[in-house]
Amino acid sequence: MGAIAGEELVKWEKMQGVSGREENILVLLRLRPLNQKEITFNEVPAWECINQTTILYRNTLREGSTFPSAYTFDRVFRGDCCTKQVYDEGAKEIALSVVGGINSSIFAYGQTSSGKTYTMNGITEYAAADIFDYINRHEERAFVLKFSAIEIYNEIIRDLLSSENTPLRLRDDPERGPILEKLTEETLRDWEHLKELISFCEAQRQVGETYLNDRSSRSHQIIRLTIESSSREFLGKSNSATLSASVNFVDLAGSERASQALSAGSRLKEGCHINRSLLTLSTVIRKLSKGRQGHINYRDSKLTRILQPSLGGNARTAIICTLSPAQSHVEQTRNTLLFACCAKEVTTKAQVNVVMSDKALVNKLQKEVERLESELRTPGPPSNNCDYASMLRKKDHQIEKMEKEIRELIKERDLAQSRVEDLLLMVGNYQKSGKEKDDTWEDDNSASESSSNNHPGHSDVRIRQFNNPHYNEDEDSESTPEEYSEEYCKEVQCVELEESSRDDLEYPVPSTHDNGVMALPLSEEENVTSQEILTPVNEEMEDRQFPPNSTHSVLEQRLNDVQLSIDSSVGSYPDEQSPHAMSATMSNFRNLQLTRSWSCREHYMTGFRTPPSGFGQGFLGKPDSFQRKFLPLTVGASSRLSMNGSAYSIESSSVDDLKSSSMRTSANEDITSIQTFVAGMKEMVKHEYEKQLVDGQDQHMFGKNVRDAGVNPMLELEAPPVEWPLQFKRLQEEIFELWQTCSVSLVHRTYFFLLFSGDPTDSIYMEVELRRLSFLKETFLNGNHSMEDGQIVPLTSSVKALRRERGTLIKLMQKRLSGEERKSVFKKWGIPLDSKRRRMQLAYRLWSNTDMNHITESAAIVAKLVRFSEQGKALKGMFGLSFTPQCSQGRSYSWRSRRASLY
Ligand SMILES: Nc1ncnc2c1ncn2[C@@H]1O[C@H](COP(=O)(O)OP(=O)(O)OP(=O)(O)O)[C@@H](O)[C@H]1O
Repeated sequence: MGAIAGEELVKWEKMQGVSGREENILVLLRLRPLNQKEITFNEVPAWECINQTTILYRNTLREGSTFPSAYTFDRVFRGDCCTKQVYDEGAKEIALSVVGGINSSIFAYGQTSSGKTYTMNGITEYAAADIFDYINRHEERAFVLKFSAIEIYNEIIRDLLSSENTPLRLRDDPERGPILEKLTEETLRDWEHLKELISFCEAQRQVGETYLNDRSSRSHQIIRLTIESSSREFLGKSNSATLSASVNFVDLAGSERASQALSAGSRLKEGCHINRSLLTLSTVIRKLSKGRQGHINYRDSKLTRILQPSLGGNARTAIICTLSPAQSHVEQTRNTLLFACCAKEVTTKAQVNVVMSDKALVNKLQKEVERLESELRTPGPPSNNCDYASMLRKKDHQIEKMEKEIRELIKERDLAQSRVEDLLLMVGNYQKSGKEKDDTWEDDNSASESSSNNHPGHSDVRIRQFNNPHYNEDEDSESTPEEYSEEYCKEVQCVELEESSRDDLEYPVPSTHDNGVMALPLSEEENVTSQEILTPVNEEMEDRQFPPNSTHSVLEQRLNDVQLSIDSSVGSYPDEQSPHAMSATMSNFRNLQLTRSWSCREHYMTGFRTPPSGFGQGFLGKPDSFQRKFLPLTVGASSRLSMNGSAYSIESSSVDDLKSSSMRTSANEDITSIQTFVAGMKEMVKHEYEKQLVDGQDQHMFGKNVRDAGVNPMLELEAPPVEWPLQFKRLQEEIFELWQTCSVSLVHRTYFFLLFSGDPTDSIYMEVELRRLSFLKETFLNGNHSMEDGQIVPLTSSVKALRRERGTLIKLMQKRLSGEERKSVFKKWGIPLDSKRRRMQLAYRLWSNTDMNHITESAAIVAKLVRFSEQGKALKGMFGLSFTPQCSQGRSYSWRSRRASLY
């Protein structure tokens, strides 16, 4: 046992100076001599220690190896160096740090049979001997030396001082690091006691025979000596302190190649565990060698967990890498050298571990309490308080801001959620309505009905059709994919708009568009009455403040107001304010946005305060593909006709303006109610009249000028011209042709046909309709499109709208005609009762040519379906009330005279 000389002791005590200082792991290399087996195989040493720090690979030139030939470490030991030298010149300094209260660890790392156990046994003994010697020579201090030993075998931690085979539990203590629960710790009495315990552990340790080592350690062994020391002088006093530190002697199991160690069975399994944990150790060392950034995988093995403080923590560490010099182990030796190279880059930061006595601790804490109390009694400078106050305010402000953000985010989330739910609901409804639609096409033929219902995957077909615009199904070719997508879009649109306008909408109005077409709902038609369909858009816009049941009185009031405006403008001309005043009358209409779809159930339930969109309105918040299908519609047809750059306005009377106006009122896929259209025409007439005035025509010339313009003067009390019947017939025929050409709504045609039946006072409307349609046709011919708010509107949109309207009529046939009535109509129209889709056949025959009888029959059916009979008269009455000369008694050339009976 080595003794510590007086000088050395001073040196160890000085070592406390390393406390808190970062230092590299000490890396030592020990080359063992060739063993008997290697000599037998005529191996020659492949490595040579050329000086105290460098080891050289001898065969570099011969092999042409790309590996480095020389490696430098803190100290290298030749094969003929004894363990004592390795200890004294290498590990001792680190090992004996423990007496100064500094944790330390000595590792032996190397391949199997390289001499780890051989080395560590010696190192442990020498260090322990020195510790004992140190204790003996420092009688002024009271020492407690404890011994514990564990092994990690197949990733199980065993207490080597316990004969029980119970695995030890490892837990992490935030202050003390990894703790082994119930670990036996023997307080060493003397050197003999230590030797006894070491022998016991040796006997306990897992050792097995392999090809490379007769006594191969199959586990990692850690022997720990813990030293606590206190000055005897201060023992039991309040200022006493204890130094406490441990030194670990770690004899790792050797890395081995199964092929070389010829291990099998349990040896092989042990070898796997050994290699795995050594791999983790080398990974940890490699990562630590590159700095402490990132995650260090200490927890990947029990070994690295336990040794964590020794690997880059509060400990001084020395690693002795043992090597076999044999050429046959060169690869393993290189691996060990690589490990050693990494290890020498790893740093640790050891500290002197002082444990205070209870009394000292109480004293220290008491002093701390006193200090804090005095701080409280004497508040700091006011600036500090201010800082705290402003800091608190800042924090409060931050918290408020964050709370607000959270509230907004919650709102957004809820909104998004509700939209998703609505969309899901709509998709469900769509699928349902798609099914209903199928029924609609099929249900007037019992044979086809059953076949339709039994059609396998029928609703799936619809969905496919919806998703694929090119999909075409023979039987349902009439119901085009666009219809489905448009239906769907409308549904989406409804939900979208409900959110923004639910509170504003009270009364239901039909969907309208400037095309002189009235939109019919494609669904929920059972809830639609003619009254609802015919409710004028303008009325709707102005009726916000009136209850729904006062529609007529409000309308009358409004018409009177308009009339007064006209009278006033006539009477006050050339007052330049007049047109503007009139514009103001209509400005309410202009500013309104049509934002609603007819297909929305909500529309019928709650109604609208703003006009609905019909089939072609702005589509807010939806994809472009959807928006393209729905053109923006600012206001009902009447206001467009009268307000939007109209040819009939005082300011613009050129042909271009007329075209512009006409374009705006044509070819849109939106559908206009007859009221809207009529109201629009009234406005047109009114402006036409004003135009004449602006053109400087004399009041006396008024009647002539207006007639020249083809518009019957509203205020003229003259009788209609004698040639009126002929003129009426001519206008009528032209209008029929143009309706057909321009794909005008069937409902519009029906209303117009039935309302303007040849009365001389109808001439104004006939002229206006003719002019409107003429321009529409001209626009179509020029480019197959018209303009809407500066956007191109393709004619196909009118065709689509017409197709949708026919679809609605098909549904209404089912709802509003009895079975007998339907049969009668089918017979009359030559539709075989045993044919499929009879209602569809009928719908597509209606208004399909310009023959007067055909038109009369068609109008009769459509009128029946949309319940025109009551409403039409009322409208006509209202219309006449405002604009037709009260004394006009001209002859009537009624179209209705030729109106055929339905049945
Ligand atoms: N420096 C040395 N001088 C003389 N003999 C040595 C030296 N190193 C090791 N030996 C001998 O080599 C053999 C293997 O040594 P040891 O058991 O220590 O290797 P090991 O690395 O611990 O192997 P394992 O990993 O298999 O346990 C032993 O018989 C040992 O006495």
